[in-house]
Amino acid sequence: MTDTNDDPEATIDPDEDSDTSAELGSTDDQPSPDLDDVVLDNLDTGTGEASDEASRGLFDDLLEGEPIFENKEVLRPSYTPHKLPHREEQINNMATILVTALRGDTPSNILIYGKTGTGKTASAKFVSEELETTSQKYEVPCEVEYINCEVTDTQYRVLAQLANKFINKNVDVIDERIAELEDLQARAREDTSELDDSDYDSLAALEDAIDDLEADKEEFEEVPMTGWPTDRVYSSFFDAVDYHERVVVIMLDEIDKLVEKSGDDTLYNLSRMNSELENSRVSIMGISNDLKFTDFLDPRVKSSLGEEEIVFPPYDANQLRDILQARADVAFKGNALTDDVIPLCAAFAAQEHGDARRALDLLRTAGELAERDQIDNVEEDHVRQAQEKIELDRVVEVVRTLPTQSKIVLFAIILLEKNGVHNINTGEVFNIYKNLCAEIDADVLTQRRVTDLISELDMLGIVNAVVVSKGRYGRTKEISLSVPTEETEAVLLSDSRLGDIDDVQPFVQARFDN
Ligand SMILES: Nc1ncnc2c1ncn2[C@@H]1O[C@H](COP(=O)(O)OP(=O)(O)OP(=O)(O)O)[C@@H](O)[C@H]1O
Repeated sequence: MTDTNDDPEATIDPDEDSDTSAELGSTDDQPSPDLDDVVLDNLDTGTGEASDEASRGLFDDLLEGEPIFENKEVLRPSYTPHKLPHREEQINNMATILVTALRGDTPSNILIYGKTGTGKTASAKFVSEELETTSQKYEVPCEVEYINCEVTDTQYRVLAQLANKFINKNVDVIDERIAELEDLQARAREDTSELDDSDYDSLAALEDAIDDLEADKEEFEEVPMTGWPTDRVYSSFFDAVDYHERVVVIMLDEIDKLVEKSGDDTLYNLSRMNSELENSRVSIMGISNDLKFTDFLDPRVKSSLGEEEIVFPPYDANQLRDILQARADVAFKGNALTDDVIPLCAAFAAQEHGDARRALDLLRTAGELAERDQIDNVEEDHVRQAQEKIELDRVVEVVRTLPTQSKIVLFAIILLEKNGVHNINTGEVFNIYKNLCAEIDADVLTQRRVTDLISELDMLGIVNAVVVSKGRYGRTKEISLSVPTEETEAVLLSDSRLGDIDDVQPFVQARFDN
């Protein structure tokens, strides 16, 4: 850490100042000018430089430390890398299917599967960008539209978003065309031979063409985000896509969320479009974490959508190392990472089902922790701290979004643990739970339902509930917390209903009540 207080004068303790002035002030035989000098000097130091030092220290200390990062953005999820190590096979498969579009034919629909963080979106976006660039190079009209179905999750919204994208593109194309024709018109007015090489044999024909384009433009009405009947939205989209010849690839990321929220109507409509389109062709690229979502699809949609399937397997620790190394080379300064950092991030993330997003988060967080410590290197310990921090953030998020009833059950378990109760059983939890509900005026669920909520908390990894046999007393669950008590309690108390409880001791005493 850089110490900005090099000047010993600047660190005068204000208490010392007042002592000094009081002492001097009490000495009557001291000439007054000296006294004034001393007091004013000290006061100046206190109100001027010292406060400057204080405000400078806040940011300057942080800024003066040699930054560890060269380009932190590269580690953020929003960054799309141009190289995707260990995804060559999947990228080539996608390209082999989509190259059909560059020949003007309809590519097969593609379904991409794989667990979270396996590079599905990054690879699909990479291929799409390449496809669009190549289509421009060869002047073959081919466009890719990306929709995140977690955000756009109803048929209406998907169709409206697509319709508006194509309407805007059509309007741009029309404007460009009108500008070209008006230019020709101006030249032809000077000299009609300008029309010889054009599709128009007279100025009147040219004018009609411009009027037609203006009329087309008028017809494209933006679809509002709510309010129209769905079939009107569909036909707007249909007309907009079919306005001119092109191959369109519609990328539906998190497609399972769309099906879960609003069934398979959208996919049914999109997959049957090609039989009716006259000028254009549509192909669908669906991306999903959930391998089972096609079980819920209409068999026709299922077979049409899954014409080609590409699986993204989880990364192993070695592959994650390569991915991290490639990013770290750009993200960090020269020797900022000690040797153990990347292997450890890769090992932790490999345990988390081979998730590259998690690996990158770990590396970035470890770097930020080292930066906060103001040291020049990221060390193994920063990665361990980062792992704990990310895990805690996850717990906080899960607990914060629990339904109130689950929060009350969890609070009961926390109160028991905090009072030194081990091997907590369901009956004890239920007794405290009942009293807490009464206190905050919440409905009291049955003990059976509370047992279910405890199992859900177990599945979320918040508590650990094991069934133990008590011999002739039957079987019971022994419950313990799997998350840090203090932090979890703080999150629960930030809920306005639970936060109202002032004194929790009486509830703990109630644990043996019936
Ligand atoms: N092979 C790779 N090389 C470089 N970076 C990668 C690679 N695979 C994934 N990533 C990075 O990991 C992060 C997650 O990747 P991506 O969003 O593509 O995963 P996903 O499989 O689509 O996950 P989800 O299903 O959760 O959306 C991104 O920041 C991406 O850049």
